[in-house]
Amino acid sequence: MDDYEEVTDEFQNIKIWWTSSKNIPLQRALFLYRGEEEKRYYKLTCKREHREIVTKVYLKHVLDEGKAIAVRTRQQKLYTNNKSKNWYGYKRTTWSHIVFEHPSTFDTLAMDPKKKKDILNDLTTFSKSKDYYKKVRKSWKRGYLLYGPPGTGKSSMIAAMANFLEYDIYDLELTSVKDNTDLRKLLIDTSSKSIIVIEDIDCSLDLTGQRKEKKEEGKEKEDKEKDPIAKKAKGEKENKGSKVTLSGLLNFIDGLWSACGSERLIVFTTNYVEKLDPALIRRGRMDKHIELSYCCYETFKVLARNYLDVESHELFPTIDRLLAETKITPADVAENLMPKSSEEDAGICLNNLIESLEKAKEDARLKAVEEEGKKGEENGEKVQVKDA
Ligand SMILES: Nc1ncnc2c1ncn2[C@@H]1O[C@H](COP(=O)(O)OP(=O)(O)OP(=O)(O)O)[C@@H](O)[C@H]1O
Repeated sequence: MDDYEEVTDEFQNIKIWWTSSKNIPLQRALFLYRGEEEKRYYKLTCKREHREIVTKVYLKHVLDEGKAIAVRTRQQKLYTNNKSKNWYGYKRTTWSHIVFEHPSTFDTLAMDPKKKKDILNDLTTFSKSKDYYKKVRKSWKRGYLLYGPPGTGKSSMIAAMANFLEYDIYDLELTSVKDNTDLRKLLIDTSSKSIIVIEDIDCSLDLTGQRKEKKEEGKEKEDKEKDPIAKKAKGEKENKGSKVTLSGLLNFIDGLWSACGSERLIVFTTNYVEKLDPALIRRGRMDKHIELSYCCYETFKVLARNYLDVESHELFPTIDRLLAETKITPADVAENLMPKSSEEDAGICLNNLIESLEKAKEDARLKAVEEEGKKGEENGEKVQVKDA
């Protein structure tokens, strides 16, 4: 209803009138200041003799219908956290959201069918295990670690998970969170039936080895300074002034506060699983570790079906052989399979893929030769130094 609108309803032959209105605080009226105190309300009018039935039966009916409509028309949401410093003022929201409409599903996700089935079973079991979690006295949540090279489908899998379970997604950008206290506030403001995602956890903050850092000395520390990932994480941490620590994040995942709310998945993604602190990803925190990897023949067949509507083709055996000989990401395969004009049919697209695979194979061969050469040179130098 719009402000000050009037609507008439009928219930069991009784007429009821609704009017919507609002209270504008005096301060706002005077200074045109958008305070948050504005309160909307609805006024209900009926005949005195109907008062009993309206308060006892009709209002309950309205609330039940409202809930049913909310369930029927529920839209999934994609939330992102606002910067901590913007939580004040009249808006005061920790999360902003848009409607989540990602097309990825487990049908379109290209991966080993056995692995896919296993994940689907895991998700289904989780979503139906309210009583089980209660029985074993654990909070109803589950952690997933998705790891693998860029373009192997980690984000696509998160979207497929959300679509499968009809959960909302909270995409948590750690570098925008001031400190551990604000991290906790964000957690409290998430709802049930949701997936909390921290993408590229290795780059989010310097969470990759704070425990080890104390022990680190001399050469090891120097190596870390040269490491582009550690350097990037350090740079981002310094630039953005976030004071979130590894222990703060561990508490976020399974400290006391994490038990508020229920039916939540926590998903981390990373391209460099080996860089993460083992405490962050141990079972119990990240219960399921899923590797998304380069394209194999099974993965390719799903992509060919999605992008070209073909289940088999005379070029498939060549592609099968080349996929076994070289590494290519599903994102690159998808790009090759996508027709670039109306003239490009399945044969042309598959040939494009074959060309890319052959090029990738040749590039890998040249790189290996180059590296072999470098190694040889280094050994040679060492020998010379020794000789000198
Ligand atoms: N396994 C896959 N199945 C289907 N499509 C895929 C898969 N992997 C990649 N793609 C395609 O490639 C694009 C990029 O994939 P996605 O963003 O999911 O990869 P990612 O692993 O999250 O990459 P990054 O680590 O760079 O974030 C997607 O939009 C999708 O079209």
